[in-house]
Amino acid sequence: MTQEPLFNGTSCVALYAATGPLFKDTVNFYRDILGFSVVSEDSQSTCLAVNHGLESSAVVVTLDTAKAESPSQISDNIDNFARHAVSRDWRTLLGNVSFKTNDIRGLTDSLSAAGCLVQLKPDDLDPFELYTVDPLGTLVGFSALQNPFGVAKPPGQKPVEVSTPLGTPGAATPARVVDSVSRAGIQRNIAVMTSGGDAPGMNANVRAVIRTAIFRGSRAFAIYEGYTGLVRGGPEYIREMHWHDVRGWLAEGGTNIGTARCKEFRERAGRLQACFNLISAGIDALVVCGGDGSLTGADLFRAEWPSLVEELASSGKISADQATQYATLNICGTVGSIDNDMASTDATIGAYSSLARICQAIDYIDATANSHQRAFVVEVMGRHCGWLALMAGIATNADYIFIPEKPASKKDWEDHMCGIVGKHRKRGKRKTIVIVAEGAISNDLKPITCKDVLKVLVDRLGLDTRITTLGHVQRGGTAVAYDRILATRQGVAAVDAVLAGNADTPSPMIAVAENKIVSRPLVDAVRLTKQVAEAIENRDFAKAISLRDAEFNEHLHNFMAINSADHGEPTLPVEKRKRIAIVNVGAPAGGMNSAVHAMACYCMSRGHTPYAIHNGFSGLARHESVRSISWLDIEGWNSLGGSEIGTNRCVPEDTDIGMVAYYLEKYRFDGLILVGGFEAFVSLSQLEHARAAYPAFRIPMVLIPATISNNVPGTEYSLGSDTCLNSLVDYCDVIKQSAAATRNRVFVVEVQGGNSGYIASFAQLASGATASYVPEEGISLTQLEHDIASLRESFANDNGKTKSGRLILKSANSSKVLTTQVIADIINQESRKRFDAKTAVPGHVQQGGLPSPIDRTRAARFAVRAVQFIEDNTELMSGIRDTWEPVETLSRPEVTATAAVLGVERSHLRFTPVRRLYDFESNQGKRVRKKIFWDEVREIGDMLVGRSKAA
Ligand SMILES: Nc1ncnc2c1ncn2[C@@H]1O[C@H](COP(=O)(O)OP(=O)(O)OP(=O)(O)O)[C@@H](O)[C@H]1O
Ligand SMILES: O=P(O)(O)OC[C@H]1O[C@](O)(CO)[C@@H](O)[C@@H]1O
Ligand SMILES: [Mg+2]
Repeated sequence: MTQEPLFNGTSCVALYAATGPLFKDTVNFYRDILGFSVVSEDSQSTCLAVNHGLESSAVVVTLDTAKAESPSQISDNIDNFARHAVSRDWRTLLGNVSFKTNDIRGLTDSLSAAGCLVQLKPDDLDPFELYTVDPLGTLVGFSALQNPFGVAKPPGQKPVEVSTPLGTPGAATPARVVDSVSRAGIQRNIAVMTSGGDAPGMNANVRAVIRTAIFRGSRAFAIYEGYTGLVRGGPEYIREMHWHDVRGWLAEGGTNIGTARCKEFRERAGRLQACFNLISAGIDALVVCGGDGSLTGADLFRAEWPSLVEELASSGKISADQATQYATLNICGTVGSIDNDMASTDATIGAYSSLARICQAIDYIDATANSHQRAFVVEVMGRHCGWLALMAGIATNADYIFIPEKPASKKDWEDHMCGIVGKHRKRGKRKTIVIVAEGAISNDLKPITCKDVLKVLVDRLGLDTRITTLGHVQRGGTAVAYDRILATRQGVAAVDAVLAGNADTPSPMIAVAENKIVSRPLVDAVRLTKQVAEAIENRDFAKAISLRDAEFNEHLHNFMAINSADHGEPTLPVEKRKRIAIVNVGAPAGGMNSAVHAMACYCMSRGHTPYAIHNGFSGLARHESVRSISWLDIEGWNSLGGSEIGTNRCVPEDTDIGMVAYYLEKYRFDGLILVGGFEAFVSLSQLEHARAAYPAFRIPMVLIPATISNNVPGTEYSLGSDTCLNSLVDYCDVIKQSAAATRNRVFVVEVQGGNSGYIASFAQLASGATASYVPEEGISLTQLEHDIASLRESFANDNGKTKSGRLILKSANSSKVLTTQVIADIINQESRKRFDAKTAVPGHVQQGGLPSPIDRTRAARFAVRAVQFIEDNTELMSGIRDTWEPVETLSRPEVTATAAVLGVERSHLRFTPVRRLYDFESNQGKRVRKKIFWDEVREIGDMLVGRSKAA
């Protein structure tokens, strides 16, 4: 495959030949007679080009002659290349036809007179264009455009310099991408594959790898059918991918390039063949998206690569040059598996989507279980890993879970389960949910099956019990927003990692730590993962659990505490037990109830008394709305949307801060947990300031951020923002479908989020929207013009042929003048009837219905941490409560630190003093955090749709 850059000037002529009976003759004619050079070729196509040095250029398409007769084929090709045609003197080629460069109108008559089939495509949008078929059956296009690849360029911008093979980005590639490709030059041939069990989000990962590779100037390939495709090789399994090939993939479940469990790859012979196939296809970098098995295979392949190359060279299967050129394999893992069983990453692509499916099913089962007072034993996937079972247990407040990492003897688990389930029933719970991980075992390594569990529940507790095996439903469906975002960010990072890698760099695995995409050595991740399996095999369960990441252990500890709350003797001695209040402040957000539930249960397990302050600070000041919380009253709250204890935007100073102090004093609260958004943040700051005047506030106080806007200083994640993203992305999928069906439509979707562009930016990434407008950037007319030009370009490229719909996301506060309706009106006017624009306003639907599993489980984690924060700080505060010296005390950092925001910052969960955040890190006028952490996400979102930014 020849790949030298040919086009250094602004003009070129290219020929793209489809397969067909006269394929070879046509290629030869252009090459030998007309002096074209072959830019790239494979078994299906050849791309040729010539730099003719004129001011204008042309693209020539040879047709499959068998199909050239067919008008629809011709018209398809015209559509495909409508924007890639320019003029030159074709006299030689077209026999008697004579015309001058750029004299296209004159050309029409001459061509018709010469008996050529001519099709004109002039319209308001496009410059004059003309298509004809040459004597060889070749479709030739002409246009007055100086450069056909840069049609969306604003006036004055330099024309695109095509310096890479024209076939690389593919037809219908946004101008910005072609531009970027030309600047980068050819880098690598990067292939991506999916392997092991499919996982929602794999398509998003493949899309991101392919588009990023192209954007960075590399050629992108997909290996179809996992390692099976690698072992079989050839054009059927190793295919070049173009920009438009992955259009619409974000919203599709499974993996469109196929996956497999491949025995041959486990053997060296299979890997030798795979090595040969990759070298033959010219692939020099490989991104593998798969689970622990797939990445173990990838690591082995990488380690063996030099010896495989040597064997191929010595047996003469590859040349010495090839052996040198492909001496190392640049490989990168992106972890895709619903099991979340890979060490070194918090989450694997697909795990949270699967969890969402499981929780939805258990939420449904809850209703029927409750109606009949039944017990349900639910089997969930997870071959050797209990993550799904554990997280589902927390999110659905299951009564008991079985996971492979924490086995007990048969007698112990039976007694323990019956103890907990029996107590729950005695306290009035009408239903029982027991979750069994597929890989659950007892400590003699014997599987624990649903039937075993059912038998115990029936025999010992007399419960009417049913089994539900969720099966592959857990792997199906589209990816939740989190997985689309994770997969996309990992795909981009993977390409960047392979481009940056060299023979000496260890192969990376792209992972996530809290909120941060990180690169970790693949070899270490594989080693650690193996150690877990070995520890379980050796019945060293303590080691197995210690090898799971810290978050897994934290969740497990929390589940056990929450689930057996108020059961026996609490864990803390009497003198350490506290009275802790919780209050919701601000607009409702998914996870608020889950936080109240977890906080109350955890308090009970420790021996504290939890109280709820109903209806926010105004409820407290006006109605003394303090209620203690009883275990049965809050049963099921973990999975409810909205706020059961009521929430509003009143801050203490706006209601009556003196009364707030009075009631906190009256109930002798030792600590206060606020759950809410920016108003809760302001409230906490006011209470902290008022400590000088009111001793009631000299207690530890902590904020669990909860707002769909995700605008609270001190955290990159607020409860509710995930639920919101999911409802918005679901909404966008539906709207996009409608837009796609009508072909020529764009929807302008109005997004909430106050003055924070978080939701719009992440929703753009997760939905593949053409653009998003956010308050931080505003909307400039130039940018709007740019975006409309891109829409024109993409609708013109599509010509109604592709089914993808188009969306523009607009934060409600991004512009006062350019409202959602005004933007749609402008687009309608500027589209010149080529497409139309409509508005869509999801409004408060964005607060979501039921909280997402991420919001539920993180709420539980935050709630437990918040109670621990109160525990850790009460002693200090009670010690200085009555000896408070305003100036001296307030300057002590350990005191200031007792009023804090609990948040995720990059890869850490941390408490940050509210004073610092309020004084230095918040914009109070706009009610947002000062530091924006999603710039990179905006860049990726734009890059992957080829959006260019106005200078
Ligand atoms: N030790 C190994 N050596 C070589 N190849 C392996 C190895 N382990 C797994 N593979 C390859 O990876 C493929 C997928 O592995 P596996 O079936 O374990 O799924 P996975 O990647 O762990 O994903 P999931 O668990 O989510 O289904 C295997 O079919 C095999 O081709
Ligand atoms: O679809 P298959 O090949 O039966 O595999 C099922 C296995 O795949 C997974 O879904 C993902 O590894 C496991 O949880 C499950 O044990
Ligand atoms: Mg696996």
